[in-house]
Amino acid sequence: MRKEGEPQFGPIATHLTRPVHTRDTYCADAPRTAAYDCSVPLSDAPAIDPAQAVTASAATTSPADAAADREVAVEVRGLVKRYDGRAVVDGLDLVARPGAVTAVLGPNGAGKTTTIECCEGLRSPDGGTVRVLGRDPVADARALRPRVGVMLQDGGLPTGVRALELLRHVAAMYAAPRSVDELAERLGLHGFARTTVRRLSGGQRQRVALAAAVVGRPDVVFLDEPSAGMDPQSRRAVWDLVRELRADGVAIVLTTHLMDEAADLADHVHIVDHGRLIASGSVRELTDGDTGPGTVRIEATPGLDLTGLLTTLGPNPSWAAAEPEPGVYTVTGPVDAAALADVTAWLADRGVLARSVTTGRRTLEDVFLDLTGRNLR
Ligand SMILES: Nc1ncnc2c1ncn2[C@@H]1O[C@H](COP(=O)(O)OP(=O)(O)OP(=O)(O)O)[C@@H](O)[C@H]1O
Repeated sequence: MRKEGEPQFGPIATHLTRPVHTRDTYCADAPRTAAYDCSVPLSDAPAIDPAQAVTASAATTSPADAAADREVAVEVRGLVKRYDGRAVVDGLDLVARPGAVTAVLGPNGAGKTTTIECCEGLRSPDGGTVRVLGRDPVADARALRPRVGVMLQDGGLPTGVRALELLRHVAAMYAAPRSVDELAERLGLHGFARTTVRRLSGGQRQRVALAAAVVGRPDVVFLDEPSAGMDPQSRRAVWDLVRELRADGVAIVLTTHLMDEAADLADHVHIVDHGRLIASGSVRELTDGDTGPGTVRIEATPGLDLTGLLTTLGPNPSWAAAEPEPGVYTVTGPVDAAALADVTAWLADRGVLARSVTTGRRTLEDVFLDLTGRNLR
């Protein structure tokens, strides 16, 4: 069994009965980026016998397991992971269901990737339990391989292999893979099909890594910052693919720093900080809060003194006003027509012509910043 800190074989290599080989020799580096072995050119690698390829149905799934899978695809209870005696994941709970997108949000260093890696079987927990499709991701790694797709934060791809060649090789590990050409078309891989991974841009690499994660028709997919560094067109293609996977009943667990991505895609959001779950719910549940406060958002000249505004709005203690970035103000509380009129009158009294005044619910980003603070980590 792999020991912590040793080079490890990640998502694609874990699907193989032998290592992935590439045309160019390359070596596994740090554990986080080491997903592949590196010793033999791809052209020298023996062909894969389709009879030995893996499928979801090939994994031994009892009727009881199948029933459990339908309800909960990923269940993390009281997860603890320590590095050098420091708990970077500290009693974390997390659940992900089939046919749903579960987003894990949190500031840098909150423990998201570590949690996901424990679910992927790449890290051994120091405490708590992790179950993926009812199984232990470390002890039952072999049974889970055909059913779990993984996209590491940095892609984790071997750098010497050509993009489409890699995808075809991964697809060949499965008895019933998705069409490589269709997937390549959807994610726009054909334009750089013959380029080696090391020469791909960050966004292109991400797209190849995503394709490799889903080509085997997994039941559960872990996507660590799937659209990081992607242009808007690629991001939309990724989002469409994620929605399609969800419609097909796949459980998708993703981490992201893009609040609009989480708000658009996620059925359920877990917000993590200091290795703990601090909030959980649908986007609507999280943004409505208990009292369903509204927000007035104002764009105007920076540096307005907001203390007078709260006095204008009256004695209700739930009013709050802030300037989260220069010239952008948020006023949260029980917004109604009279309150909005008070806000615009307050601006007029100061001779301020706002560029925009809009009302709405709190955004997921508002909630995230309220819960995790505004200081840099
Ligand atoms: N192998 C390791 N050895 C020691 N510390 C580690 C190791 N891996 C992660 N850490 C530490 O654990 C903490 C959590 O890291 P993790 O990557 O899980 O956070 P994250 O929430 O995914 O952050 P980000 O949003 O920046 O990706 C960080 O403080 C990190 O430095």
